[in-house]
Amino acid sequence: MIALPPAKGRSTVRDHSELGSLLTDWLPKQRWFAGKGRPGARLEIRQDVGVSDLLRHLVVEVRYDDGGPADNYQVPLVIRSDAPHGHTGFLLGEASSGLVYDGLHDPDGSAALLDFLAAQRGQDGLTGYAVTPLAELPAHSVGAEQSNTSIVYGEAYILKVFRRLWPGVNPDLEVTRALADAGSPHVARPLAWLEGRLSGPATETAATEDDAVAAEAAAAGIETVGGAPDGPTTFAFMQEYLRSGTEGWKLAQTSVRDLYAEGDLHADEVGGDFAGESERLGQATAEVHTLLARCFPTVPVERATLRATASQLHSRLDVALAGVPRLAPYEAGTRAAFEALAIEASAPPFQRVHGDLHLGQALRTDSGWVLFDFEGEPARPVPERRRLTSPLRDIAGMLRSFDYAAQSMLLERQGEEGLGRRAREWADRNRGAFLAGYQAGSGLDLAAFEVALRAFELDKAVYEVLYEARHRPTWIEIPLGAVRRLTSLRPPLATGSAAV
Ligand SMILES: Nc1ncnc2c1ncn2[C@@H]1O[C@H](COP(=O)(O)OP(=O)(O)O)[C@@H](O)[C@H]1O
Ligand SMILES: O=P(O)(O)O[C@H]1O[C@H](CO)[C@@H](O[C@H]2O[C@H](CO)[C@@H](O)[C@H](O)[C@H]2O)[C@H](O)[C@H]1O
Repeated sequence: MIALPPAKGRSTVRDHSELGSLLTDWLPKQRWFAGKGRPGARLEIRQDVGVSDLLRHLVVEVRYDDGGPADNYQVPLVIRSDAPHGHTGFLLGEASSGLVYDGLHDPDGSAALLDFLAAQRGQDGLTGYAVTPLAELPAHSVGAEQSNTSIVYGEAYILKVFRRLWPGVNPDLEVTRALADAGSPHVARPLAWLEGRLSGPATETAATEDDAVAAEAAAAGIETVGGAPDGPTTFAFMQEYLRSGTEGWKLAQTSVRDLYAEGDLHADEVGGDFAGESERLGQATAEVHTLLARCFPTVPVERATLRATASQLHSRLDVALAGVPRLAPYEAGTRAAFEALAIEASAPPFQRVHGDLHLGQALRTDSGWVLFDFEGEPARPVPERRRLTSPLRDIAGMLRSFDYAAQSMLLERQGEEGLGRRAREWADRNRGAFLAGYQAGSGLDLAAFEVALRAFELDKAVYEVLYEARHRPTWIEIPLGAVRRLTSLRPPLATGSAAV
């Protein structure tokens, strides 16, 4: 079944079964493919829009035998009758229409996308928007594939093409635009975006989830923001490329490496000490939160709010336990921390947040820290990612990231005496500096929120265990170690209750 009309002036329908077979082989191997481990994947091309003579923009729906929701992926393809000399595209295979390349790793494909945005063109429901004139610049894709595929144009623009599509405005676009319009120095300027529509059975499932999430949120007094289920969907987002930026993750790893190389010095004594940067990053995060609280609604935290949040964390744990049996020994301790959140925690007002903050989402530029990827956790439905929630979740994400930076270096140096202790020393020093910076920037006393912060840190570590099990199994010990450590701390509840 082919749901939407083919691109104009092109005989595409006849090649859909061939493209379908190529994609059936290629799609599951991609880092951003979310259906790994789900049985009986069946693929269907639901949209096929001609963006240029060479570039076809496909939306592919994948359904499974497990009765769970279908996924939609965006797959721009370049189809050539022959590959010019020196062409370096990524070949999926051959169809009767020609050689089929991944359009985002093909120079003509990336150029066609830029042109579509710059000209603010519209074609069969796909529309380009630009808030500034865009120059024609050569493209290259950003290193490794992550949750999405990014293309850099001439070190001036970076275009993130969202691979797994969720109906609605992507929070990355929505939040970054709001922060930029409000004058934040901590985001890269938005330049353009690509919008389309998702239709058909796959989005019906998502709309139902949307309703359920909204109902649960409303019951707890938590507002959801905007987002008609049949409204536009963000397909790609372009921002100013910050060429002076270095990722916090790389800087942190360099600092850890320096410490490990200095046999008898402490974290505050080595040249690569990162604590000053961690503190400034904490301050930048607080400033972003303060501005977000001005740009979007906020809601004061009552007991019912925290109870609803705790029940959401329990559900996330259920999913992780089903996927990773190794979490089972820590279930009781984790649930006890979530119960403490429900029963005795305090927390600052709920608001819009980053949603997946870690050292890999922050760039140190000449003028300070810039945060990016306000998309939230890529595996969650968009309505959930746009919900007002606790800013402590972002803090917890960054705290986890300091642990990751220290521990990931240990993976390469297993068995070296004393390094585990030094890893903790580095992580503790930088976690403390980040919290100090956040307190200075926000005026909040974070000690008052210790119980909530621990629950959110555990929730993040549980999420990471599932993430690593699916995408990077050799790293799973890092978050598992954190779950073990966080659940073995003094029970946060005076009653010591472990039940749900
Ligand atoms: N404005 C920017 N300037 C320079 N580099 C950027 C910018 N935004 C993102 N990047 C780089 O692009 C990479 C991918 O971006 P990200 O939004 O994290 O994509 P994903 O959702 O796939 O993880 C990041 O690792 C970061 O180094
Ligand atoms: O950046 P993404 O939106 O793709 O986020 C996902 O992938 C991240 C890994 O790249 C993952 O982050 C985890 O690993 C990081 C180191 O690589 C570490 O700094 C983070 O603390 C840790 O959570 C993120 O959770 C996932 O959503």
